[in-house]
Amino acid sequence: MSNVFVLDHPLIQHKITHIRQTETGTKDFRDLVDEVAGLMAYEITRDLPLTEIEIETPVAKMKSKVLSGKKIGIVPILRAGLGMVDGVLRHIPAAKVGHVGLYRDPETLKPVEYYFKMPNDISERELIVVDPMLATGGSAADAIDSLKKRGARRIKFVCLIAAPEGVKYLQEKHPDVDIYLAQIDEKLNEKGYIVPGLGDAGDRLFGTK
Ligand SMILES: O=P(O)(O)OC[C@H]1O[C@H](OP(=O)(O)OP(=O)(O)O)[C@H](O)[C@@H]1O
Ligand SMILES: O=c1cc[nH]c(=O)[nH]1
Ligand SMILES: [Mg+2]
Repeated sequence: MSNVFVLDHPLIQHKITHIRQTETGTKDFRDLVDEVAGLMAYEITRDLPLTEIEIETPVAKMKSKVLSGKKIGIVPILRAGLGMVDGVLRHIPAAKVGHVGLYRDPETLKPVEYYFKMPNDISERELIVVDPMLATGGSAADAIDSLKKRGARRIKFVCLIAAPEGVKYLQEKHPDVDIYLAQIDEKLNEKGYIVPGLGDAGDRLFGTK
């Protein structure tokens, strides 16, 4: 069964409070999502392998550690996942970026895929799938299905806010995928929105409502 990591650092909690508030406008919403994604990157990459190299300081020679060059891919689920890409890339700038385009049909709440473009070596990369919201879990589970069908083997899923229903669904569908999130909310409402949540992440990020 996949692990669920709740990244509840005080800086993350503070910023999530502002992200949730109705009066937070598009620019601040976008900046805060970017900042939280950057802070989360620190924990998501905690298990990256290191290797030792020999270096010289002005005082002496020493052995010191550097990242061993593990290949990483960041995969935003369009649209809202785009808001988390730069924050993660800031810390792992050599990562490649693949895109999965999905929208949730407002009637059925089922995800509909409209775009898929990946680096051609995804089977060799650890993939970090990002999307601010995990509601029913349908979008995340379908995006990961598509990645696995194209050969992806190691995947982490990262979101800001999750509903308990979405966490359970994703764990059942993809028990090998660890989930990193900032907060788990109370429930879904009848329209599939997370309560209390933050509303529609894509619309708030891009000012489309
Ligand atoms: O867990 P689920 O029930 O599938 O819901 C979560 C999905 O809904 C939102 O996307 P939306 O369909 O609103 O598309 P958008 O990012 O283009 O706004 C969100 O960004 C997730 O991708
Ligand atoms: O609360 C929700 C649920 C799905 N998608 C969102 O953007 N917000
Ligand atoms: Mg949306």
